[in-house]
Amino acid sequence: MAFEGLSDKLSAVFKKMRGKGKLKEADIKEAMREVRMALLEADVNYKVAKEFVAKVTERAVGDEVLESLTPAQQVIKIVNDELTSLMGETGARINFSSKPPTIVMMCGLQGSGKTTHSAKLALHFKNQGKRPLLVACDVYRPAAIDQLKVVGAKVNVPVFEMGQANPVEIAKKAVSHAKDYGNDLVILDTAGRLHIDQVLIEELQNIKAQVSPQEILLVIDSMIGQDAVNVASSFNEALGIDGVILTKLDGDTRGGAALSVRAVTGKPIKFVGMGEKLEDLEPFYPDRMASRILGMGDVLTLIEKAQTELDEKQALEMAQKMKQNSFDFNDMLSQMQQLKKMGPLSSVLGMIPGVAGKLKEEDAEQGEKQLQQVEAIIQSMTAAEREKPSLINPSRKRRIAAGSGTRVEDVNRLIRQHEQMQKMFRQMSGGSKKGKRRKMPFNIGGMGGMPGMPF
Ligand SMILES: Nc1nc2c(ncn2[C@@H]2O[C@H](COP(=O)(O)OP(=O)(O)OP(=O)(O)O)[C@@H](O)[C@H]2O)c(=O)[nH]1
Repeated sequence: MAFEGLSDKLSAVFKKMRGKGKLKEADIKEAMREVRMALLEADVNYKVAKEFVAKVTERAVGDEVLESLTPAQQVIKIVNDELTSLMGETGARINFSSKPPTIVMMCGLQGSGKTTHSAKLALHFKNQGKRPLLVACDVYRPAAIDQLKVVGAKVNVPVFEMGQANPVEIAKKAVSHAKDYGNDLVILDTAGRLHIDQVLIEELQNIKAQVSPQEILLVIDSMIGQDAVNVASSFNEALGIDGVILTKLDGDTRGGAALSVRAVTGKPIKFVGMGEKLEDLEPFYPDRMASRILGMGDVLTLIEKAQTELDEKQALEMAQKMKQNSFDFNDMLSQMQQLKKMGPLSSVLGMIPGVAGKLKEEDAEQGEKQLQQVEAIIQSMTAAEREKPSLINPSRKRRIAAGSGTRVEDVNRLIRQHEQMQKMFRQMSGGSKKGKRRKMPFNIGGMGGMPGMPF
């Protein structure tokens, strides 16, 4: 997960501070030196790190903090505030034109994720009732047009292309096509290069001059570390970008780009890419990101994800089944499939306060493997067995284990877990005698069951 190293280091600094109780100015200065090192190691631009630490120190050495009963908490709050303000305070969004279509021009280096994110944006806005049109302006790499068509088909959004024609002409024709066909959002997927070069920049400037996009979004791969800032500055100087989409934040990037881009270019991050799937796009909220970096979770994003990705009707049916104690293996499978829709387990769990920061990549991977194993076991059961687990006798268990590539012990464990769940649902609907809130019986990557989620 992005920011893992930074989060770990910051929490170590804060732990040390908390352990001291009362703080002196020297303690804060020492802590801030460590914060600065942590930021630099996370690839934050050195000037940004220096200014950040200076601001936090200035606010933290005041009597108000030092004399307070919880000085360490106050310092953490200041770090949180300053991290948020570094990334731009409020979430910046796309400016929609009052005269449709709104034109969004995507630009960026090769492989940064432009094509994928053109489709992710199209899906995001289609889900909000827009009628997007994707436009293939990357004519130099023939496969790029096909790639856009493939992702366009996946999100069910039309793709406008004219083969290897002049990209400026393509953009112009696409806009008039959009007007004719009622597309209110035009997303131009432009060509990338390995490095910024004059030919590329001129082509983008020409497209800009001819179709006047409302939004020029720069797509930056967060894995390129320190270079992100140079790329952003160069594109901004040449084109005047309106915002940034930071991609691959789900990987093990150190995350410095997220913290430096806005400070150096003055242009906000508008979206972040959190995975290869076309649903894995999140609007960027500086405050929520700061909270994630400080290991305090991001409950708001989790709730929003649940609202958009989970099927409400299915959830209600499931609740009913739990109440009636008829929660079978089919229901368990469908719950797992819903959970998977919310994204990689590591990013979902990382948003839960308390889990965030403590979650290790290995735990999430192990959890992911367990989910796959459970899925394979259920899929190897017959319809009758899924509905009536009591049918599963030893010879059936052997067959299921062989079919799912697991061991009989694994099948036994799953059956036991299902029984425990049944028992728990019974207690919940009848009311547990002790009235205690119980943990769920599933154990993801050794983290214990999570309240409210059956897995
Ligand atoms: N893990 C992860 N992978 C991503 C993300 N966004 C894109 N990718 C992957 O990155 C690779 C490059 O993405 P593309 O969309 O082809 O990049 P591009 O900028 O259009 O590349 P060119 O067309 O060569 O300029 C693909 O394999 C994507 O699946 C993301 O947010 N997370």
